[in-house]
Amino acid sequence: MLKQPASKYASFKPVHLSDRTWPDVVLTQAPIWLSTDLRDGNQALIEPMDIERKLRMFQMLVKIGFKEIEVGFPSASQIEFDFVRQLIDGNLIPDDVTIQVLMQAREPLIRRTFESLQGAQRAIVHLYNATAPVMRRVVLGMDEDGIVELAVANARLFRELAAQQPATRWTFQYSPEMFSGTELEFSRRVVDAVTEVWQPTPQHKCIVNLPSTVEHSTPNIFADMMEWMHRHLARRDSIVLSVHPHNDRGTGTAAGEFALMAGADRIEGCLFGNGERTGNLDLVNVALNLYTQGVSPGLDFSEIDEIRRTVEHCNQLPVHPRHPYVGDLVYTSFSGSHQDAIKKAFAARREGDVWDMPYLPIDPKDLGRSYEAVIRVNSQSGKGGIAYLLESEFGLDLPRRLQVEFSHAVQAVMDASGKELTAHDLWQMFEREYGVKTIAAPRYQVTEPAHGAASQGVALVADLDLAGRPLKIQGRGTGPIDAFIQGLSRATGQGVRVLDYRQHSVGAGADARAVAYMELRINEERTLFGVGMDANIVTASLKAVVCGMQRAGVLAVPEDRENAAPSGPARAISAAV
Ligand SMILES: CC(=O)SCCNC(=O)CCNC(=O)[C@H](O)C(C)(C)COP(=O)(O)OP(=O)(O)OC[C@H]1O[C@@H](n2cnc3c(N)ncnc32)[C@H](O)[C@@H]1OP(=O)(O)O
Ligand SMILES: CC(C)C(=O)C(=O)O
Ligand SMILES: [Mg+2]
Repeated sequence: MLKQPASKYASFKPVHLSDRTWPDVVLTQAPIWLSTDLRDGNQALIEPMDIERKLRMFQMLVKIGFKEIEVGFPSASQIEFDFVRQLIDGNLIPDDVTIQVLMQAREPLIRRTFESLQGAQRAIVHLYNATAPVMRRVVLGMDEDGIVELAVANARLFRELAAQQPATRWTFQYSPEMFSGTELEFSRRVVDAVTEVWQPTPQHKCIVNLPSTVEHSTPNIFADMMEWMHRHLARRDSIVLSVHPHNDRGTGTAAGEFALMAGADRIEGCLFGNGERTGNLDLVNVALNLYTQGVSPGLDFSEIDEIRRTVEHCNQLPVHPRHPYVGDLVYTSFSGSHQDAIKKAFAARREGDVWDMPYLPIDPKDLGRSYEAVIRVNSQSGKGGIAYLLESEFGLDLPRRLQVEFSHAVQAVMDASGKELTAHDLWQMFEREYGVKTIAAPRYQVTEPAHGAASQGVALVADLDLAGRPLKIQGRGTGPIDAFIQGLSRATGQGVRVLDYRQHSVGAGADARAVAYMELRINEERTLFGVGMDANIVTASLKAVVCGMQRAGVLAVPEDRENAAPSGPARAISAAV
């Protein structure tokens, strides 16, 4: 039993902003993206990245299309410092990419950071100090005035040190750390004090970054806070307003999206939501959410699995199989009704249609994923998924009633084993169930009616091989199939009527084969399907008739098929020729 929390935890306070506008905003363009994988992500790893890993991550971020990349905390360690030097000295920063580095509002750290950036063409230097009451009280031991003085003094130091390296184009960034837990009036006071020192202009803006260092509230409250700052900050036209959500309540993405609706121009986060504790905002999630609304994020995730592999290598942490857009299972449906809907929607979809697929918010192909994994079959699956796999992997377009029939056989196996079945497993079951490999092709001869005697139909003579037992049949009918059925009925004494007949080809060129599906009514008692496959369409159809009769138990079954049959009607067949 959970303890009662009322006396231990305080609820977050709503923002009084009755004229809020953000709920009506529709995002129609991508924000400025800042990846902090190499800083906030890196500082949260069990084993921080070495230089090789950092470089690999950096190059991948560039390839994805990030134009602003926080590459580290150069004053924290030699590796961090050396990495920045390597990027600059090795000329590894493309002309359209700006690196960013972070430091606390502490003079030695700031000096060391500027030192690390010597020779950079451009850099965003990112200053932070905590502003929330708990941090003021417990960590820094300062009142509000003290915090403002700390921020202002170090903002001045920024100007001074930047002026000493005039060849670099500097952008200053300030974060009131734990903005999410800070009184709004106080956040504004600190930020305004810092921008007053920096004197940004619309031509040369500074960045004000508002972090939910720890996610404290529902995302709507965070959005209100953001809109309040957006409206109240001084020098707003000279500020790039940035947001830096974390995910402690599991709503980092929502908070980030709402913050963009509430006025933020820029968003900081990590790929797949790596970062301190429950992670930073997941940039891929936000970018692809925009993509699915028809807005280009300006980031390229068309090979998302390769990106994931690199991220997993660098972070040495796995990405969850259900992670949005990238997890192994996110384009997979196990449940029958979902599979059925997806199968129908794929069939209905035409090239050029707007993407409107049930259970698939994005086309997996856009991310370099395939449809193969869209549907997987387990005990929660129905005919739709089974048919989808047989069609997509083996080219079989099963008639609907055959789908139902075969799904019962599959279900019986699944109930017994409880395991997932692959497309290959299903194909093997289908082969066994319908004797696709084992039913011998009848040898037959067709004689066309003599001229002027069309009403007699064609005559057919055929030899069947039923598990080593020969059966000769002779029949006459409107065509070879009809004649075969007449002859077989007579030879076996069994009534056979064709209710439905479909055929199509599988494969192409020399490998092309015909598949025939026959829905048969046997002795006016039982309705079932027979299936035949052969290079010749007539032979395939005759095999389908034999198959149906064998499955109904009114024709001998080859031994090996009887042994192999997993379940269903084929098991119960008794030889009856
Ligand atoms: C929310 C975030 O993600 S912020 C980014 C956090 N990232 C990191 O911390 C990773 C990199 N940092 C580090 O490796 C280390 O903190 C270092 C090397 C930079 C500094 O190490 P140390 O000097 O040993 O300081 P340490 O981090 O242990 O302690 C923090 C000190 O800085 C003070 N401090 C903490 N935050 C701030 C701040 N924003 N501004 C000014 N002072 C601060 C603390 O009060 C404490 O001071 P005290 O020693 O007088 O009590
Ligand atoms: C330093 C800041 C931006 C940070 O990472 C946070 O507050 O989460
Ligand atoms: Mg952070």
